[in-house]
Amino acid sequence: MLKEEWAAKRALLESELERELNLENALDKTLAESMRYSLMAGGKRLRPVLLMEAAEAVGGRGEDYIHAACALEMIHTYSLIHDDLPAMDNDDYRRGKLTNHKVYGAGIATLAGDALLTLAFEVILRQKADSETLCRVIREISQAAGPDGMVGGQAIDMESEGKSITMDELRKMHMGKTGALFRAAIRSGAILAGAGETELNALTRYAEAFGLAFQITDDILDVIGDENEIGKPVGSDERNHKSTYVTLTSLENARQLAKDAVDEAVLALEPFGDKAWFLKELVEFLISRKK
Ligand SMILES: CC(C)=CCC/C(C)=C/COP(=O)(O)OP(=O)(O)O
Ligand SMILES: C=C(C)CCOP(=O)(O)OP(=O)(O)O
Repeated sequence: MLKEEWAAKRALLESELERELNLENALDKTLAESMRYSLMAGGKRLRPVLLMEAAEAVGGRGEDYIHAACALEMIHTYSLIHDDLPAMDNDDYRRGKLTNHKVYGAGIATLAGDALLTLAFEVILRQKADSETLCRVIREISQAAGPDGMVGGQAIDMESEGKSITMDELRKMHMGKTGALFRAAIRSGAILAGAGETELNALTRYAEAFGLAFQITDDILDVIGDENEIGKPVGSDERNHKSTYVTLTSLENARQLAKDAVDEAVLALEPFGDKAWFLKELVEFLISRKK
C-alpha cells in the first residue's frame, strides 16, 4: 500500500535526518536550531522517497541509499527557506509553521539555508558506492540544484513576476525550479542501484512527467487548496502576480494537463512491471493530493 510504504520510508528519513543534526556539538546553537526547525518540520519527503523508490524499481534496496536521500531533503529544505525570505516570496507560513525568517530573522534564515546546502554535500559523501558512481550522482545533484537547474529556475521565476510569459517559458522555468531536483532524485536512486541506460532513460521520462504533474497540482492547490491542510498560504501566486498553469490556461485545462502528465509517467514505467508499483501509485495519487 502506498501510504504504508511512504510512511515507512519517511520514518527512516526522519530518524537519519535527526542524527545528522547534531545540536550538542554545534558551533552556533541558534544556527543549528534554525536548521533543525525547518528540516524537521514535517515535509512530504517526496524527493528522498523518490530516490529510494527509483532504486527499488531497478532491483535495489532503497534503504541502502539513505545518505543520498537525506542530502536531497537538505537541499530542498534550504531552497524553501530561501524561497520564503522577504527578498523572494516573503511568505509567513511553511509546512504549517511560521517561516524560518519569521522565527530567527532573515540573517540566520539565510545562513540556515546556506548551511543545509553545504551539509548536504558532506552527508552525501557518507553514501556507500564506488567512487565513480558517487561522483556521477553528486554531479547529477549539483547540476540540478545549481544555476542551470533549481537556482536558475528560481531566478526566472523572480524576473517573471508581474510579466505575462508564454506556456513554453513557464515550462522552462518549472523544469529548473522544481523539475530538476525531482529528476535528479529519481536518476540518482537509479544510478546508485546500478540501472542500465534503457532503465535510466525510462525513469528520466517518468521523472519529467512527475515534475510537471506535481507543479500543475501545486498551481491548482494555490487556487483551490485549504490553507490548513497545505500548511502554507493559498493565493500567493496571484498576490505575487505569478503566471501559473491555471492563470495561463484555466482550472479545467490545468487539471487535464496534469492528468496527461500522469498518463505519460505511468506509460514510462511499463517496462518495470510490478517493481515500479510505488512510483506508479505515487504519481496517480499526486494529482488528487490535498497538500
Ligand atoms: C534557490 C531557491 C530559493 C529555489 C526555490 C525552489 C522552489 C521550488 C521554491 C518553491 O516554489 P514556489 O514558490 O512555487 O512554491 P511554494 O508555494 O511552496 O512557495
Ligand atoms: C516545489 C514546491 C512547489 C515547493 C514545495 O515542495 P513540496 O510540496 O515537496 O514541499 P514539502 O512537502 O517538502 O514541504
